Amino acid sequence: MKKAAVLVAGGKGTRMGGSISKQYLPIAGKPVLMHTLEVFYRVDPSIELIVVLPESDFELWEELVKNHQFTVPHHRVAGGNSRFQSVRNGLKSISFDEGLVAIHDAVRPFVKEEVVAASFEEAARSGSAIAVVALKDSIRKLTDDGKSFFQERQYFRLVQTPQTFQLAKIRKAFQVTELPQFTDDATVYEHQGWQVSLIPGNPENIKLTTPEDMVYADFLINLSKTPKI
Ligand SMILES: Nc1ccn([C@@H]2O[C@H](COP(=O)(O)OP(=O)(O)OP(=O)(O)O)[C@@H](O)[C@H]2O)c(=O)n1
Ligand SMILES: C[C@](O)(CO)[C@H](O)COP(=O)(O)O
Repeated sequence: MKKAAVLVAGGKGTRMGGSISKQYLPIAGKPVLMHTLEVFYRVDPSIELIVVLPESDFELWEELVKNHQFTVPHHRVAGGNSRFQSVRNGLKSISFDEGLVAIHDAVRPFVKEEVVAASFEEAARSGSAIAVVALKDSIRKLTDDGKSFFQERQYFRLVQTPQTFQLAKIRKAFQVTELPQFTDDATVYEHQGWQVSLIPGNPENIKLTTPEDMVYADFLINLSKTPKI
């Protein structure tokens, strides 16, 4: 079955701050987005890789590709004003109609190859695969009148990407008006009345969001280079 991956990197990284958007920040000297592309390429070099970028960053990206002699083949697509719109643009640009697509935040470079591979397998089987992890902390629900209540954490999961789907179904799901609850792709799919399948993600697959996440990213990359005893 044909496979594609849409890596969304169309955001501005306002919570990270700084003059360079987080998708281009270096980890071990290489931009975040290149690390993420390499994971998908290692899983299967035949995956059609789509990178969604702000149009105003196209030149910067070409420059980075040249300077880093980056050779992983990919197509570049212009993003939109929201993650939803960026995903929709990415989905439209895929060159085939029948197959699977993994949608992934480009700023999650620590996704494990095993998780990407498992997401394609589950989506081939059931139509969708959403990577999630269990909570480690206790959780409480807040009410509008300032109270809080215990919640049974075994009934909750933290949602990551990749979120992988049969291409025709997720393309159809994205042909709707954007709604506030569309914080990810699973919510867009569910809006059609379809159930999503969950698969185990990997805990270190964090979304690089605030400056302390870059300290953790450096730690993780150094850890991966430490020889195992
Ligand atoms: N218009 C947008 C907004 C977000 N994204 C992408 O969606 C992913 C998750 O979004 P988030 O972490 O919120 O990134 P930003 O929008 O860049 O961050 P912030 O909200 O801090 O500005 C990121 O890979 C981001 O580049 C996108 O492709 N297009
Ligand atoms: C898609 C996502 O990464 C799943 O956890 C998340 O919903 C993105 O949220 P953001 O508000 O765009 O950072």
